[in-house]
Amino acid sequence: MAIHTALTIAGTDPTGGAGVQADLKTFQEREVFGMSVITSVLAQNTTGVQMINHMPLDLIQAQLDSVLTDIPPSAVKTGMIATPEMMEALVDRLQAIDVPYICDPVMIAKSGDPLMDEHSRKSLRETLVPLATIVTPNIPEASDLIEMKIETVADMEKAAKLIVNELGAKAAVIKGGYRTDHSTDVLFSNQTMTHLHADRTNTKHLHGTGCTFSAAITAELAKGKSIEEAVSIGKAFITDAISYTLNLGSGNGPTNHWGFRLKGLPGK
Ligand SMILES: Nc1ncnc2c1ncn2[C@@H]1O[C@H](COP(=O)(O)OP(=O)(O)O)[C@@H](O)[C@H]1O
Ligand SMILES: Cc1ncc(COP(=O)(O)O)c(N)n1
Repeated sequence: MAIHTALTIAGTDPTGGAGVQADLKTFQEREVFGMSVITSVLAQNTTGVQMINHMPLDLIQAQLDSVLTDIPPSAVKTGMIATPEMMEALVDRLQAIDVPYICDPVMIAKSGDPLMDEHSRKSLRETLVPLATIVTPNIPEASDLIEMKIETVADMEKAAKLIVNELGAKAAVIKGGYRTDHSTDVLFSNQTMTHLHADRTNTKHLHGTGCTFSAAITAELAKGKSIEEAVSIGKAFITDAISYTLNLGSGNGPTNHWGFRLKGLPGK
């Protein structure tokens, strides 16, 4: 049996709903061997972010080298990369590995706490986004990347196109989680626009949805799936993770990473 491996480079969430912890759980659920490089350690929970400590650049690079020189990943994703220096420290290594790379441009947590400072946003456009096989911004992140207001699905389509044609990513998914009317995501890949529809779950438990979605896509790309197939499986995975809510925490709780396994069972 072929063993597929996936690497996440991201920040942490001790409550397990977002960041590296959500990515590793998702890789495991998709039967891909998960590995992680930690960029920042956060004290956060379902109510917000309490403290952030960035790892030294040489430690980030050393973690990455430990992985790359021993167990090559079949796909890589980045999440919270908080400073321009961290982005620059990753560029050479990401350029050198010839596997799919998913860039989730994490800027602000659902709680509203900033996970990246203002001047990092420009660096993200110039360093990581052009290297990406798929960029997966939510609506505010996409607005920031291409400096345009996004209100309608047509705006989401325009943004996805610009991220590919102007910023140089191979494909882009604009996630619709910030909308209140529906949860349609827009994928632009191979010069083709696809809409990914899903029922909207009325819940406040949406902590780590973006991390989980992009990790599921990464896992499928690690198995050799096409961009279109991987995004479609990722969308089904996150939809179930949201709808089979766990109701954990006193604030905005995590998703259910084993939700897709419950499909067809009583309770849905
Ligand atoms: N209430 C919801 N019901 C169903 N799907 C949702 C809901 N909220 C977000 N999603 C989906 O979750 C995924 C992550 O989107 P989003 O929450 O916008 O990302 P982020 O965590 O980066 O802000 C997308 O596929 C989005 O459509
Ligand atoms: C380390 C880390 N990375 C990413 C997010 C964003 O998660 P979300 O916006 O989906 O709550 C987070 N809260 N923490």
